[in-house]
Amino acid sequence: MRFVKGHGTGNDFVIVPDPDGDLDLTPELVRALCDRRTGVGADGVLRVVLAAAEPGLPGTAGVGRAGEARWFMDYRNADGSLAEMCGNGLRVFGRYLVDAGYERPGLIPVATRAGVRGADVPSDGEVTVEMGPPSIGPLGGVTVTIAGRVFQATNVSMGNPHAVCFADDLNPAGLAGLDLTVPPVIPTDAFPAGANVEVVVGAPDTTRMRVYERGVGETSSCGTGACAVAVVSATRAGQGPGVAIPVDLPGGRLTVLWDTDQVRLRGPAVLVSDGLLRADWLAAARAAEPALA
Ligand SMILES: N[C@H](CCC[C@H](N)C(=O)O)C(=O)O
Repeated sequence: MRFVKGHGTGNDFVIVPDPDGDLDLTPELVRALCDRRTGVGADGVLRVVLAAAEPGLPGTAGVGRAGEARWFMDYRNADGSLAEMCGNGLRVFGRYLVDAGYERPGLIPVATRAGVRGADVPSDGEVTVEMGPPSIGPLGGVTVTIAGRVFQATNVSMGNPHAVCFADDLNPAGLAGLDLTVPPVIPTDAFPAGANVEVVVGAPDTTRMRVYERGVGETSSCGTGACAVAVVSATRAGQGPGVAIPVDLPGGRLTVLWDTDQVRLRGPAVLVSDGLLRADWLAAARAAEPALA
């Protein structure tokens, strides 16, 4: 089985071409692919499948935005769980579609579990993706504990759930020193399906963040997380739509454009390598015991 390895500011993915939807991408296979020692290694998997092979997706078949999305980005977290959207993944997905010759450079509608999102893919250079409108809860409205430290976080949906924690007393060194090896404690009533947790320092023009991703752990970058952080940072500063916010993450810089209709995210999208999974490895991966629930 062919795969392509790609990343966006260090948030890395195994891209699995499956246009006709023939592949049974089980949670066990996803975990095996993402294992950084015994598999390919990644934060997640992007299965590339024609939307027609995945009926019932929101925003396709003429429903939702004008025109159909030909492709579905089937994103999976490293632990095998599903997520509604993936911003870094969508940039890499769009870059792959153009590189593989499936699509020409330009604005490419892509179906996701959160609805259709556009990927504006130039022939080379940074990719800009449509992230949809943010849903921002009351500032500081939820309590999150990270390594024993309590934060009043803000609940933001970018199609997937986020808890944005501002650490106003920390400088960048203090942010780097925060222990994110332990899963943050989040309120299940506010986040029944879990949440991606971002810790942030700085004002809108100097925003730095780290992220503990649902279903993954700490990653070098999170596109939906950067968007959630940017809109909370701007809101805290009394700003609203019409701003561009640079967000620095351990893996690099993303630019969040908070427009009146939705948020857009601009950043790099790198294809690293092409590979071939051996049949014996695949068979063993499929036979792996399901992880304890
Ligand atoms: N890294 C992704 C986020 C994946 C979100 C996933 N961890 C979830 O469960 O929501 C991004 O660039 O947006």
